[in-house]
Amino acid sequence: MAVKLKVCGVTRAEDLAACVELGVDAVGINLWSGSRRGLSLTEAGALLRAVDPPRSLERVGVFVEPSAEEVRRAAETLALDLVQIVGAEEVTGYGLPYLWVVRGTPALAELLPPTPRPARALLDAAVPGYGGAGQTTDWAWAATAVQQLAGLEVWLAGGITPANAAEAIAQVRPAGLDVASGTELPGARRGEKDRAAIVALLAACRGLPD
Ligand SMILES: O=C(O)c1ccccc1NCC(=O)[C@H](O)[C@H](O)COP(=O)(O)O
Repeated sequence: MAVKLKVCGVTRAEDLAACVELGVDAVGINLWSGSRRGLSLTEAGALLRAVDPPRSLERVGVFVEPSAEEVRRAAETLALDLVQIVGAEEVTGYGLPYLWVVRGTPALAELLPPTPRPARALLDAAVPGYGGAGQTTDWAWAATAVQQLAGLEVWLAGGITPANAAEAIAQVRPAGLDVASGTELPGARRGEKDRAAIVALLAACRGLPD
């Protein structure tokens, strides 16, 4: 089964256009000013208008400790499909379809989807700065979590690169991979993406040789 790919923290029109052209499944638009991939709402709107991606490319808004108003305004302005909220007590999307972020490796006995039910779960590493640090989570734990959360679409994030994506898929069996650092060349200052890395990640997701 094909595994989906989300390219997280797209900041440039050429990178968003490449995601469309290559058949990436989802993009993350980071709206947190504390991230080097962060865009203001105005910048994010301009990016989407410049490319006008088809609705088949899922738009995920990434937020850190946002207010309800901030989330609702961004969802409306950017026509987001899903919201991804990190670092807040309220992570359930303020009434919008949301992606439930599980950071680190909480006790599996306590790993229960919140209410209202999320559109999907994202297993990510617990890192300072909330995400996007290129650090892997515990894949053995994640494999068990995927089985335990059967019935919910579970994606894997954290330190996935073209070099380890196939192994991550084989070990964890996620529905999708969510990648920020691994879509960039070392030294990318503002989330600039590397087309070759996206091609290689897609090949791993689709089970093709690179
Ligand atoms: O990417 C960021 O800078 C970021 C900052 C704050 C919160 C979330 C962030 N990214 C969210 C993602 O979904 C990333 O894809 C995920 O954390 C994995 O990142 P990476 O390990 O760099 O691939």
